[in-house]
Amino acid sequence: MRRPESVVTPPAFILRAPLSDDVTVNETPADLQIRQITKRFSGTAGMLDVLNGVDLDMAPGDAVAVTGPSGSGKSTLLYIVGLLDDPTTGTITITGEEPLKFDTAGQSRFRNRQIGFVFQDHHLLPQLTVLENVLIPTLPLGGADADAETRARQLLERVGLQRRVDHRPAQISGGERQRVAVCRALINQPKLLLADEPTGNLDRKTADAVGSLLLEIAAEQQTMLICVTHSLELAERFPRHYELVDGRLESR
Ligand SMILES: Nc1ncnc2c1ncn2[C@@H]1O[C@H](COP(=O)(O)OP(=O)(O)OP(=O)(O)O)[C@@H](O)[C@H]1O
Repeated sequence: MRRPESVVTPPAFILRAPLSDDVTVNETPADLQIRQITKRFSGTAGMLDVLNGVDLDMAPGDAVAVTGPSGSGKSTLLYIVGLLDDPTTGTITITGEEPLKFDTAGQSRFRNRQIGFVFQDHHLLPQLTVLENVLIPTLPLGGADADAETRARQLLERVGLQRRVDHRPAQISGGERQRVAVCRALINQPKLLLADEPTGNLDRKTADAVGSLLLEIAAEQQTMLICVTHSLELAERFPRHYELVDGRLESR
């Protein structure tokens, strides 16, 4: 589904977050409670109820895959959980806070600190190096300081890209670009990592590798991972797999 560029492109929404020197280290135990989320779109053809009461609980380190037919509402759910779209009704509690009650600036700050995104299209900025791309989400938190750069280099080493830090996105492969996108999503040590078709553009072997990387890093960092995918193969590798059926999550 197409979203307005200003909404879907990570650097744009990341940079919307107000500058702040109040850089918090994420020390609160992470958890997520989604309660009775509904989403109704209205259009020329009338009302469309896409989500009809989604419930989900996650603890630190949990990894959940969500599958479902095209148009079943997977991206809609992910965007709502990522505070990029509002639900029609329902509540979301992340690390004890209810960000849907925050104003736009508060939501941006919360999103930037607590939520990482990986998209099907990596959304790396072509004019920046790999290292600079990974550092983009740190800018609204006061800039890419030495600690952030060290963390970025460690993450890039973790995904096997230590020799690619000075390359531009066009100079690396599709799988490598997606690994950079994973590092960028993790640079602020988010409690929640949201992945929308993260392997959709990759060949099978590369998709396997990126899927493994997401699962391993989420487990290592105790990040909650929600991954929307059409790939049953990927979904079945997740400890928990749900299908969106009639706007609700059913366990698979
Ligand atoms: N802004 C909108 N206005 C009206 N309808 C919308 C809007 N956004 C999404 N929809 C509709 O909501 C339904 C769910 O869309 P969504 O993109 O969440 O599905 P999906 O499961 O992610 O699909 P796909 O697998 O094809 O990406 C679709 O029928 C879509 O047309």
